[in-house]
Amino acid sequence: MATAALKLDNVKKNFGDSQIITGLDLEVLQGERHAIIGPNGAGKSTMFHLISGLYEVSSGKIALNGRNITNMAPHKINRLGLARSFQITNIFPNMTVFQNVRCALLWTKGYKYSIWHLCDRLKKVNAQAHEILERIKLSSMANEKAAVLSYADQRALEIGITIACGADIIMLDEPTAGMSNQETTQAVALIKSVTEGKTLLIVEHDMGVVFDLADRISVLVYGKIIATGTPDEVRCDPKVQEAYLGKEAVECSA
Ligand SMILES: Nc1ncnc2c1ncn2[C@@H]1O[C@H](COP(=O)(O)OP(=O)(O)OP(=O)(O)O)[C@@H](O)[C@H]1O
Repeated sequence: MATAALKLDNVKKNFGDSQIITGLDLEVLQGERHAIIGPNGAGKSTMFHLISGLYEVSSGKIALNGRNITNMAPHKINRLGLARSFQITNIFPNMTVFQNVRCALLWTKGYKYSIWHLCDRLKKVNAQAHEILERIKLSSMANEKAAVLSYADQRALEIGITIACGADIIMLDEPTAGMSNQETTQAVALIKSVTEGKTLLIVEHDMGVVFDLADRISVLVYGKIIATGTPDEVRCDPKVQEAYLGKEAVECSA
């Protein structure tokens, strides 16, 4: 069997006396789109922070493509091929859309901020930045300040920044939160296209998005995965209906 892209073994996280992640086991397969769902406060963002190295685990083990990354620094994990977005939009509002993407590319390539004045000479990087802007459909806004973009476009830019490093594993935290139905549809299409051939781990509350995007879903409740399966399996799981989805809201053939 192929090595999992991500594997969490009995991961726990305490904040003081409170245990928030209570024993997390999760396997994200190579090339799958895997969604994490669960009630507010279940620990979804905390789990993202643990995987990406922002928080240290209290105990347990996290492996990326079979390599132990437990408590490794975030930039090292990023260089090993994992990139993530945050629940709150993370862009530089006073830089242009193009500069935001180029900055992410330069960081990835290990350039120092002090050489920004030389950036215009870096033709290859500029070309790559334009390529990413095309993929996220923001080419026409390249020279606008990121602050003037609509909220949905800012989130698209953030996805562009996330994929700029060429990571194989992309983690997106609530990428469609606060969007209209139409914006959500566009965001889902964008996520599908930019994660083609990659592994996606996504936290999302919008069940339409989850069931449209995910190959498999894991349900996180009180810091533990209570079920993992295909969208149909998860939808029809009585434990999941009880803890999260609600019986009335779910149509099940099983
Ligand atoms: N740095 C921290 N210090 C103390 N408690 C924290 C910290 N970060 C998160 N928590 C607590 O951990 C719990 C889980 O929070 P988390 O944000 O991971 O949940 P979530 O499932 O992502 O919720 P939501 O769906 O609302 O975003 C919450 O009770 C939160 O208050």
